[in-house]
This record gives sequence, C-alpha cells and structure tokens, in this order.
Amino acid sequence: MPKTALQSPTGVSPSLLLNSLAGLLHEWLPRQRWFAGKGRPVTGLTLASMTELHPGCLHLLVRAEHAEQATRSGPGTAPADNLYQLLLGVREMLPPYLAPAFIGRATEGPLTGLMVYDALQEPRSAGLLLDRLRHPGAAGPLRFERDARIDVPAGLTPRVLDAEQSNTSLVYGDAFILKVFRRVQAGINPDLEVPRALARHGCTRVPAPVAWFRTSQPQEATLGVLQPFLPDADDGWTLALRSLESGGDFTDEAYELGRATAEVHLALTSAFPVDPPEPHRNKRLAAAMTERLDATARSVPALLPHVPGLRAAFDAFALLDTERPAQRIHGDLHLGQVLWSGQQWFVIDFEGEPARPLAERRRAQSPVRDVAGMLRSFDYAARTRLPWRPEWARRCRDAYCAGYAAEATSDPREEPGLLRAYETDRALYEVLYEARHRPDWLPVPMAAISRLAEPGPAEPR
Ligand SMILES: Nc1ncnc2c1ncn2[C@@H]1O[C@H](COP(=O)(O)OP(=O)(O)O)[C@@H](O)[C@H]1O
Ligand SMILES: O=P(O)(O)O[C@H]1O[C@H](CO)[C@@H](O[C@H]2O[C@H](CO)[C@@H](O)[C@H](O)[C@H]2O)[C@H](O)[C@H]1O
Repeated sequence: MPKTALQSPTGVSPSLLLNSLAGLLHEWLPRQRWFAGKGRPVTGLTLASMTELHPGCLHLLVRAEHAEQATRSGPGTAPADNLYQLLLGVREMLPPYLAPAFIGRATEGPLTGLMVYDALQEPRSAGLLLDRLRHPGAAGPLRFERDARIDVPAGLTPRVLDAEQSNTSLVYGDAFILKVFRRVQAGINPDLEVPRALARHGCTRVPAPVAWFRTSQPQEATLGVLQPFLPDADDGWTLALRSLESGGDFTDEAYELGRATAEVHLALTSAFPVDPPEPHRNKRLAAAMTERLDATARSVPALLPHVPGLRAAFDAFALLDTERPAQRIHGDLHLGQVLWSGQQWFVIDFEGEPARPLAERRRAQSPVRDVAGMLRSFDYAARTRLPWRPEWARRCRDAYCAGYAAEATSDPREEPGLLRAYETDRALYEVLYEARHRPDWLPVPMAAISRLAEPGPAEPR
C-alpha cells in the first residue's frame, strides 16, 4: 500500500479539504479537455460530495464555475451547474510512473505537503474501482451495480484509453471499457439508459452495459458505465481517413453504416415511447434552431454574414407540412461514434451532444438529427485531408442514405428541406464546438455553413 498521510479523510471537513485542493484544481481543471470552460479560469469551486474509496484515494464531485459564457443561454453554453467527477490520489512521494498524473503539491489545509494526482491514471486505483463494480454495494452516496449474468474476472490489467474524449475511459485487459463521466448532470445518463434498453430489446448493434455506478449526492446521477471492449475494432473516423488517404472508396462501409443507423433507430422505437406527430412541431423546432443560430452567432461572430441565409433554411423548415413522430435517438452521431468490428458496425456513446442539458438530450427527437450528424461527418473527413475530394463525401452521403432507406420506412433524401435544417443545426453546433475546443478546425464546419447559407442544393461542393 502506498505511504500516505491521509488515512481517513472522513474526519476532515469538506471545506478544510477544499482549502488544500482549491489552488491545485484552479490550475489543473482548465487544462482538461472535459472542462466546460476549457482554457478559461475557474472563478468558483465548491465540494459537492467526498467519498474515500480506499486509503489515499478520494472520489470527489466538485462544482466549478468558469469565467465567460457561464450565464449565456443557447447551444453549447455551459449549464449553470458544472459538476465534475474526480478521483484524486494523495501520496507523500509520487513514483515516476505517476508523473503524468501529477496535479500538484498541496500547500494549504490538511493535505499540506502531500502530492495530489489523478488516480484514474494509477493502475492500483483503477483496479480497485473495477473491484467495486464487480461487488455491488455502496460507498457513502455512491452505489455500484452490475448485470449479474455477465462475468467480470478479477485482476484485469487497466490502462487509460488514449483518445480525444469528453470523458475518461479505462480499458481492463482488453475485455471491458469503463467510461467515467467527467461532467455530471442530474438524472440517468443516456449512455447507460439507452444501451441497456436496447440490449433488453435484443439490439446487437450496441455493447451492452455490464456494470455501472451512480451517486445520490448532491443529486441522483450516473457516474460511470462498464461495457465489453471490442479489442480489434476501428472507429469509423479512422477508417474514413484511411480510405481518403489511399484514394479509396468508402461507399460499401457508408451503406452498411446507414443500415446500422436505421436498425438502431428502429430498436429505439421499441425500447422507448414514440411521440406521435404533433401539429406545428416543425414550427416549434425551427424556432428553437433559429434561437440557437442567434446564440451561436453571438459567440462566434464569423457566422454573422451567414445568418440571413441560415435563417432561411429554418424558415423553410417551419413551413413544411410533413409532421413526423419523434423518438429517442443517438443525439451526437458521427464517424467517431461507430466501431467496425470486422463483421459489423457497432454504435457507441449515446450521451448526446455533451454541451446540451441532459433533459434535452433524453427528449424524443427526429431521427433525421442523427442522419444529419453522420452526413456532416463524411464532409468533415473529406475536408481534413488533401487533396479535398468532395465527390468522396457526396458518394458516402448518398450510400449512407441508401443504406438507411433499405432498413427504415423513409429515405432521408426525399425530404431535403428537413435534412437541410438538421444539417444546418448540426453545423452550428460544430462551429461552437470547434471554436471552444479546437479553433484550428473551425474552417471545417464554417465551409459547410457557407454552403448551407446559400440557396441551392445542400450537397458538399
Ligand atoms: N466498447 C468499445 N470497444 C472498443 N473501443 C471503444 C468502446 N467504447 C468506446 N471505445 C473507444 O473509446 C473512444 C471514446 O469513447 P466515447 O464513448 O466516444 O467517449 P467520450 O464520450 O468520452 O468521447 C471511442 O472513440 C472508441 O475508440
Ligand atoms: O466527444 P464526442 O465524441 O462525444 O463528440 C464531440 O467531439 C467530436 C470530436 O472529437 C465532435 O465531432 C466533430 O469532429 C469529428 C472529427 O473529429 C467529426 O467526425 C464529427 O462529424 C464532428 O461533429 C462532436 O461534434 C462533439 O460532440
């Protein structure tokens, strides 16, 4: 057991503990990809819950506020409630292998002089977390639960997944993957809710949750989900780039992806209630899209010249008289969310667009939102590789829609006005996402914005 002076922090009051951690977290949080106010300074910090998982390892839920945009409304703006999940280790000395996990040395409060680090990167703590999931039970406000029908062996070697992620995932022995949600919102996370429901309904396109953990403090919320790991799978983004780099064709894969999407959509209509068509739904949705457009343009002024053209796409959508049922969907479908196992496409990450409030992400919506997300993704892939091959994207988009139509009751290409509105809404989300997280990528969705703002076909060109 590592030598630590923190044998039992349960006797330490949260406010005292925060004295020790506040300075360190002010520095560390803004550098994390999952921090909502990435790069912006933390302006307030409170401890919402603290649980000692094992000596020297603290599970914390920390509420952090950041400067700017914290109070604006609209897509992608930070919810008022920014609650983060942290697993912190505390030691007197840090062994070299934990250097990348180092957060800082506490200079105040009860932890003074101790080294604080991200315990998710420590194999011992990661292993103990898996043990908790293997043996359902409680630890303070935390509850560990599992599907008892699936065996999870002891002693699987953990590693942190090296992926550009919104959360942190640990892979255990190439057999299971545990996603630890970093931003925690009240209620069940759709990334647990949806795959569980789909698995119950016999859908084999989604790795079924094996175990999960949640908290009751400061509110009921999902904290992490363990699923089978597909060890030899490549994600769709990697495969698409490979195809572009080799001058290849991706239409067979795109067609199959369309079929897989339609299959998941169909399974979702069995697993969750479907909202029947409702008069004026298009008008209401178009109004919400227009509001998001205005809010996004306030955050990213480069959009301003395109606002009238984009608004026209939403106005045309409002006037469409085909009202469709709404259903649960994926919510953030793109090439990075699908895995090719060698035999079939799997769909992962049902969390929805991470910046939207959870209640909104769990709402029934048009399946066209997902279709639009994937169509945008083909355009994304084509635009990130030179020479630009617009025909590659066009062919993939067409094949994807054809595959979708082969399994579903409708062909997305038959309703261009609907598709254009959802693609525009998605491209606006992407503009905000890139402006915040990867400003170098901003030209990718901006190219689509210029195209979508012009009258005429919405196809990439
Ligand atoms: N069941 C799985 N099998 C294999 N790899 C997976 C699995 N689930 C996720 N991954 C890998 O982990 C990455 C991040 O997962 P994802 O659920 O998208 O996390 P986040 O929501 O944090 O972005 C994926 O891009 C994929 O490469
Ligand atoms: O973290 P998530 O995978 O849940 O999704 C977020 O990050 C994605 C980028 O990693 C972002 O996707 C955008 O870039 C992708 C290429 O990196 C591209 O395939 C997508 O089409 C594009 O939207 C996604 O929007 C965001 O929610």
